[in-house]
Amino acid sequence: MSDSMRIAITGASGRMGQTLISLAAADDRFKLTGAIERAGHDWIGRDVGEAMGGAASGVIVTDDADAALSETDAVIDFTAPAATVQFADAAAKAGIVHVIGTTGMTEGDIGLLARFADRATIIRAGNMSLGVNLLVQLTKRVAASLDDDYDIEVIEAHHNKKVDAPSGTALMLGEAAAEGRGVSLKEVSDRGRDGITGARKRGDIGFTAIRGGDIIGEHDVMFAAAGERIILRHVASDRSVFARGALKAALWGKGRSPGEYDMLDVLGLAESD
Ligand SMILES: NC(=O)C1=CN([C@@H]2O[C@H](COP(=O)(O)OP(=O)(O)OC[C@H]3O[C@@H](n4cnc5c(N)ncnc54)[C@H](OP(=O)(O)O)[C@@H]3O)[C@@H](O)[C@H]2O)C=CC1
Ligand SMILES: O=C(O)C1=N[C@H](C(=O)O)C[C@H](O)C1
Repeated sequence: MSDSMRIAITGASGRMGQTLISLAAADDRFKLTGAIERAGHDWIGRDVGEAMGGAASGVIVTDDADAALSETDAVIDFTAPAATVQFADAAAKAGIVHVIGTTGMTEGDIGLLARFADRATIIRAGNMSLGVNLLVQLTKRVAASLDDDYDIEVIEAHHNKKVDAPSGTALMLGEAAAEGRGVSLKEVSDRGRDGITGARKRGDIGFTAIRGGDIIGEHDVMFAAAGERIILRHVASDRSVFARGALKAALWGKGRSPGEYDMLDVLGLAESD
């Protein structure tokens, strides 16, 4: 279709990269125009469809992000923090939509992204699924309704290849809980308990990370008090929930002013909506 949105995918060979390419190829609202991998990757120079074990797509995998992004409307980026900052620079030069799913970004990385938001439409979230973004809102609401008698714990489980912890989603949920309580997560976050830790500090928000097998992504927010527990849970059983959210974000971003947005904006769940 002539009015389909041109998209490029970074980290094309990755778990999310391949999921995105498969979904976009089957959706005529999109035209895949770029597949980007790191320099030296053995997919460089190959047709991305064939590299994935399927039919030729006509898109050759490249490590030249500047060239690939100059011929596209949006780039969808699920890679690694340092790579994402570089792609943000390229997206700003091209003045396009940059959908960022990469997690594990430091405050410094996020600060760098802000520098590109005057020229690129940046949509970033630690989880692009509708379910998790609803859970974020629910978490905030429950946290606002309960006092410190309810200890808040965020428990997440992921596959054994995941490199960052807590997950981006767990941090979103922790932020939502802190916001609901009217506190700063930085001041109450309790991570990595080990040894004689002492009793739990009232008001802390704790994080636990499980890593194993092929778990796609599971998150619980537990509110534990004397005599009862409330547990809000999301289970992803297919990566397509993240990829569909990212594709939706790309469409939402088309024609929108440069700036920084998140999935709550895309889904119309932001507080001001
Ligand atoms: N926001 C969300 O909804 C979701 C976020 N994620 C996040 O997305 C990220 C990727 O996850 P996943 O797909 O599972 O990870 P993978 O390791 O499977 O894929 C990452 C891909 O990025 C590539 N890459 C790394 N650096 C560069 C670079 N400089 N240039 C081009 N490509 C690069 C990797 O190549 P190589 O193998 O050569 O290193 C790899 O192909 C993680 O941060 C994860 O937490 C995942 C799912 C959902
Ligand atoms: O690395 C993953 O796989 C996932 N990462 C995201 C996160 O860090 O929260 C989202 C999802 O849970 C899968």
